Order: sequence, then C-alpha cells, then structure tokens
Amino acid sequence: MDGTLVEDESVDGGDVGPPGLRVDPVGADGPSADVPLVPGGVIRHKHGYMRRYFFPMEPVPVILTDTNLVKPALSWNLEYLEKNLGDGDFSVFYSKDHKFKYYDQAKYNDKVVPDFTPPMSQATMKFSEFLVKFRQWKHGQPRMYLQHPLNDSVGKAIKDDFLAFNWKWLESVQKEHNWGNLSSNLIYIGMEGNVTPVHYDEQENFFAQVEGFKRCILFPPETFECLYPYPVFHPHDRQSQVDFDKPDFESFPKARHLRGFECVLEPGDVLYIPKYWWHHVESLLGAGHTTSINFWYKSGPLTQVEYPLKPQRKVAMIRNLEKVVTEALGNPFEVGPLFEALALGRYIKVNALSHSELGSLNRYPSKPNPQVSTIE
Ligand SMILES: O=C(O)CCC(=O)C(=O)O
Ligand SMILES: [Fe+2]
Repeated sequence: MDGTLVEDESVDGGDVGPPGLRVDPVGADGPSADVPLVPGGVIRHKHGYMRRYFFPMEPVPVILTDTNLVKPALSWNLEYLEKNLGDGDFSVFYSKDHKFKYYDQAKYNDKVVPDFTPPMSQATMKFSEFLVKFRQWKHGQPRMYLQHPLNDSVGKAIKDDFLAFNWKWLESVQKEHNWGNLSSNLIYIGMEGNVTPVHYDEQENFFAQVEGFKRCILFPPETFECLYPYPVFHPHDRQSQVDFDKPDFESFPKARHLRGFECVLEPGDVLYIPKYWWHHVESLLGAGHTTSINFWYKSGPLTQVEYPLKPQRKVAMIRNLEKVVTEALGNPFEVGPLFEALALGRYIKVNALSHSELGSLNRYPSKPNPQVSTIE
C-alpha cells in the first residue's frame, strides 16, 4: 500500500491516459451553480453541476440536466449501435433473476471463499450476436446485461459521436475538483427490470443516461455500517450483503436505519455519483431497454488530510487496514476475530452505539471529536 492509511486505492499515478477512446485536452470554462441537496431526493439542476453547498467540504450527488455531456449519443438506439458499434467483442452478463451483482473475477480465482458461487455468468460476443439474443429473449430465460468499455474497436460514426461529447465541460470539472484521469467509459445496455444491487465504487462517476429510464437509490459513505459490505478479500468486495428484495434484519439490524436519496434518470440526464457513495440502479419495468454511459475518474493525489476525517476517508482507511491485517495474518478468516479482540470491551461496548443509535451516521457530529473521545 502506498501513501497514507487514509489514501484512496484509486489515486491517480499521474500521466497515464484513459485506456479507452482518446480526446484531446481542451480549455476549461464550464458552467457552475450552487446546488443544495434535499433529503429524500436527488436534486435536478440546470446550468451547471455540483457545488459544495449544504455540506461545504463534501461532494454530493446531483442530476445535471443540461450538460450536453453525451448529446450525440442520444440517437444511439439499438439499430444505430448495431450498424456502428463495430465488430469487437463485448462482455455480456447473464443472470437467472433480475439482479446483476458484481463479483471480482480475480478474487474469485484466488478461491479465498471456497463455497462462493458466482451469481451471474459472463459471456463474450459480437454486438450483432448480443442483439439477436436480446431481441429474442423471453420471460423465464436468463436476463442479459451488456457492460463493456468503449474502446477503439468502435466504428467511425460512434468514434465521431464520442469525440463530440462535452469534454470541455468534463475537463473543467476535473480541474476544479482536482480529480485524476478518466479511467474508463463503460456502456451499459440492459433489459427493463435489470437491477445492479447496492454497492460503492472508489472513483468519481458521471453517469449519463442515453436511452430508457433508470431508478437510482443513493446512500452516503457513512452508511457503511448499515449496508454491511463484504470483506475486502471477498469477490463481492464493495457490494452490500443486504438484499433489498428481502432484507434480513436479523443478520443486518442497522439496515433498518437506511434512508436513501432516490431519483429516476431519463435520457440526457447525468447523475454525479461521488466516490464511496452507495448506489442501487434499476432499469424501470415497463419502460423498455436502457442504455447508459459512465465516466469514471480516479482520485487526485491527497494533498491534505483534514480532521475530523470525512466519512469517505474513513472508508478508505477501513479498506487499507483490512488489507494490511489480512495480509499480515495470512488468513482472512482471522481478521474479524482480531479486530473484535482489539475493540470489544476496550474501545466499544457490546450492543451499544456510543451516543444515539444514529450517532455515527450524522454527517457532522458536533461531538464526539473522533480524535479525542473514541474511548467510552
Ligand atoms: O447502470 C448500472 O446498472 C450500474 C452503474 C454503476 O454502478 C456505475 O456506473 O458505477
Ligand atoms: Fe457503480
């Protein structure tokens, strides 16, 4: 692990360019506006993008309605894509139910979790092949979800569209917020009713809706305890163990406290999902297939650590600690008992949350100051 304990894993190394299609850098003079976040919904906003407004030091999700970020892609219906997406190979996931719960193939291959069964399967196929299967799909068959980086194998028309995305605005945001490089643009083509279960990513995301409608539910990073993520070594790292279809409140009691921010994205909308924000994404039933494109940006270098640590920094720290301890112990199953031995009866009381039940969820708890009063 490089850097400090609170540093993100996805910190930009510096001069590595995006692996996908390339654009030339342009000047920065993007629009901006103040955007408050209202509990219960993600605010839709014209002319501009997120500002650190209500929570001055922290980014918040916002839907931007007039970025023109992927304007040329708004004509990317399936017929157009069929004609112009090229003859490269595409990654398509199959799921026996509506959930497409991501798992890390590398961690699966490590076989750290011996009885892990991948909840979906992955196939590689040409786009034309995907479309035939997609169009012939019948209820009861495994659902399909194409998820693939846009790369140089696309045809000229798509490449031209891509180059006409609003890179100028993107770069202005990137600069203003000191983000690292664009790491990838995934294109998602899914069936209505497909669900990407709740998880967080370690990168900043501009999520652009191209066709159809997606319902998103977002939770802030401090919701970590209520969403019970799998351990970092698990193939489902960054995914929640809580099943939103059938929440098991006995195993995950704090999931009862979950209160999210909900929105429905329509073509042209861009949802900003800050890194470490949890998100559940579903293609609305009865509204046809969906196409989206995301823009993932790495973190910029951490120049200054502020105290009290922000919730996202704490998540980064938990991840780093977990990795160090897992490696030191040589057995991931000893990690939980070790942390328990460290904390139980010493730093925390069993079955008692320090102040109020939701104390740790407060965005800016006036007390305790985590630096001085962690001991009860
Ligand atoms: O659109 C989806 O189904 C998931 C998108 C997502 O999780 C992301 O872009 O980070
Ligand atoms: Fe995601």
